[in-house]
Amino acid sequence: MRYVSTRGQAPILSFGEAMLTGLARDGGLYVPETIPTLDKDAIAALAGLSYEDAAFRVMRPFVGDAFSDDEFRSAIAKAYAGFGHAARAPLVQLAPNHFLLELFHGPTLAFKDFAMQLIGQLFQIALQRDGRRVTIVGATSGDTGSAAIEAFRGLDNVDVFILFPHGRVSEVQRRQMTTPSEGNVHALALDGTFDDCQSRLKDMFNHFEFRDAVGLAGVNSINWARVLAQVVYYFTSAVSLGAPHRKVSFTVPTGNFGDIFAGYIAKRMGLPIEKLVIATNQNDILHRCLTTGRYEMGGVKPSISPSMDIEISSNFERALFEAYGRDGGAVAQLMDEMKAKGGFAVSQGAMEWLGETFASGRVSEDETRASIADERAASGELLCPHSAVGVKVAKDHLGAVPMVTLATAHPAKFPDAVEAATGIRPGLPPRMADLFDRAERVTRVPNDLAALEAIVHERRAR
Ligand SMILES: Cc1ncc(COP(=O)(O)O)c(C=O)c1O
Ligand SMILES: N[C@@H](CCOP(=O)(O)O)C(=O)O
Repeated sequence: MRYVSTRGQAPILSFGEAMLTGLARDGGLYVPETIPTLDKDAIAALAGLSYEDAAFRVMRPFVGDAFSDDEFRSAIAKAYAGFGHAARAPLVQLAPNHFLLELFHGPTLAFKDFAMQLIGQLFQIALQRDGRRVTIVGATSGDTGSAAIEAFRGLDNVDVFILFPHGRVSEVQRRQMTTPSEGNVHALALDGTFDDCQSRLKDMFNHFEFRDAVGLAGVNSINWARVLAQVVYYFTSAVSLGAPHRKVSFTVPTGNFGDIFAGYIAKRMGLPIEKLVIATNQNDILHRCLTTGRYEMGGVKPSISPSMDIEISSNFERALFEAYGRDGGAVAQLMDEMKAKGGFAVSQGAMEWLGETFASGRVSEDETRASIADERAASGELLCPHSAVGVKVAKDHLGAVPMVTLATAHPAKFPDAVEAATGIRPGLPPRMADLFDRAERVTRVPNDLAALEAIVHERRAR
């Protein structure tokens, strides 16, 4: 199994190399050269399996010889052992044709744990085998950072630096990142937006001298392994609703486009997905692009679903690569235009391609609050604001096939927004009950590449 860059100019890598490399050296993102498929019998055979067994069968074809079957099985088993629900990703019925996929039963209460717990295990195997150490730098709007810290805290061959936008994450998210006491964890509050954090991270990857000197690795969804691990729950949920004999649609609260791109991969693998619906908050660049054909930045506005306050939606590049017939040169040109002018026009052919697979909707702040309150009244389910964005858009797209909305975070990560909408303040699970009593450790940092690189150089262990 080989991986190629969306910009067509970087070395072709194996799964193991792509996982440890992160961003391709031409600035693009790695994708599989060919996408493996599962036939109807193989998909039907997933029914009744444990989440772990299904995960092995769905992901194995992408991994090649990077890990033995035993290593990969054991990594999967360890990754999900700490989840707080036996099903790992349980499906709850909201209405006759509408289901909620609860992805918040992992250690940090967001869907990021599905991939991060697994790549934590895979990194350990790969690094120990090669006798290597790496410096992970991650950008987060709140959830990726806490999941990464949880997965890598205390490991002696990894330093983990997390950049988050100062004042733009929830208090629970911030404390999840700033209270771990392990010396290899470094929480950095950046003066800027999530897009600034992600741009500086990509700048570090594109600065080869720095990248090679610190052994830079990435665990954002620029890392293919992150996307791959998220493909699994599309299969498990669709199969439990009757796939491959019945079609299913998904609505996905979307920011960096990693989660919904995993759904696209599931579709390409043979899962009968009718539509993948992109649900955005007021930062609606993806919805505007899908409806107007222009990807146009307009400035991020803070919202009550802060993890989706994103305008430079990193994985949309992977979708564009497919939409432009895997033409890396065309993608590179669009990304250059984006950098120079803050936007680009999508060609008619690419728009048609996108429209065949994706639909989209946008939810205002008031509608998000109403969605939390309405769903509580209708089904009793208490939604986090991101999941509420998804549920609202899903309701506008209900049709003949079952609709699954991804519930991407636990409501207790955003207690203020949930309480304002419902009067109910969701509580953290007992294992996190002392989160507000723990001491915080965080460094305020400027939105400046040289300053950030200096901090990483100075603090990482050698
Ligand atoms: C709670 C939550 N929901 C939705 C999203 C959007 O997911 P993606 O960036 O994969 O589109 C994020 C962050 O990315 C998130 O943290
Ligand atoms: N919402 C995310 C943003 C980063 O997403 P990633 O999937 O690319 O790591 C977050 O919570 O940090």
